[in-house]
Amino acid sequence: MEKIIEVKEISKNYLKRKTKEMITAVNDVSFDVHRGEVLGLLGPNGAGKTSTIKMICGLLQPDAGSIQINGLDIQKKRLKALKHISAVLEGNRNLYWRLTVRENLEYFAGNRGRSRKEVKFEVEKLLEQFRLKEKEHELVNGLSRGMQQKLAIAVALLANTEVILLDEPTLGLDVEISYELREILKMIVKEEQRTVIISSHDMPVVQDLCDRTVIINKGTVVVDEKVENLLKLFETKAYSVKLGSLLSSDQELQLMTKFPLSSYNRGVHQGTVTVNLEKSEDIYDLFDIFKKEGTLVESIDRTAIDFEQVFMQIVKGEKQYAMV
Ligand SMILES: Nc1ncnc2c1ncn2[C@@H]1O[C@H](COP(=O)(O)OP(=O)(O)OP(=O)(O)O)[C@@H](O)[C@H]1O
Repeated sequence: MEKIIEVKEISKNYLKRKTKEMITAVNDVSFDVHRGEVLGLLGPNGAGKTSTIKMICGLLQPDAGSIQINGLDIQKKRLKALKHISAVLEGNRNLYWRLTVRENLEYFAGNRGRSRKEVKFEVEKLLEQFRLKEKEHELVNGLSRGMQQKLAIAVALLANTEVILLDEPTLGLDVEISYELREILKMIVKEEQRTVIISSHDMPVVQDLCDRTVIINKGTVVVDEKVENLLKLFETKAYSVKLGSLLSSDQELQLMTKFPLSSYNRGVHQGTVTVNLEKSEDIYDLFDIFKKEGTLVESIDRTAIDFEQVFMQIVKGEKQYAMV
């Protein structure tokens, strides 16, 4: 597949004014994005995602490395390169607050040299797609955060760029609107075949929308892998063990010490342990914990895994992933 974005060995340091301490936000990060791909850029707080996104859309200059968009170096051919990108950054919605939803869409659609007929068509399409029709005559100022976010993404789509960057598109939105936005994005991604980079903490967004994920931790790429492969990989190692009784506190302690990424669900009379085993022989260590106090194992099953668990396990147990 053809590469549309090439991020090569970029680094970014910040100097903390007060303490004069140097912070490495991004350290030698490289990844590619292919045309038509939806890439999830993930990482815990402070991992360097926003800095990376800002460098890709030209808002920050890397201290080292280079970024090419459609073969154009963002530092050398800045304006030409940036023509291929539109971005909706966290907390920064490029909307006119004193205009209505429709006026904003009409303004940004007209701004791109479309004919009146084309503007009308595009605006109607987006109002429908983003389920904003009911709100079309309301001022942006008075809209909920979720509605503003939907409109900001609709406006970004109007730019008709090949690449769209969405930084935390569902951050701070309630469950309902977050779900709705995810469904809309899913439909758009499928219909429009654009290249999208999404940075998110919202793992269902990643699981549902992204083809591939790049996980950054402490400024460095720790995973660059297809979502599907990661799910499969972790699924084969995840087990759910149903016990005939409850674990003692001593057993619980041993479980957490030996398997820090496991979880223990205490029922009324029985417990269930969900655990990820690095090597299949680790099951003996697990069973030893149960055997010591005569806890019976009723059943053991492979467990379905969601992206949230995959992410947590990679970020918490980075080393284990590297060993796979
Ligand atoms: N302007 C700045 N000055 C000093 N330090 C900064 C600045 N911007 C970011 N940082 C630091 O750089 C590191 C990476 O920040 P960045 O915002 O890129 O991470 P992030 O992965 O997007 O985090 P979050 O999910 O919390 O937004 C953090 O330690 C952050 O405190």
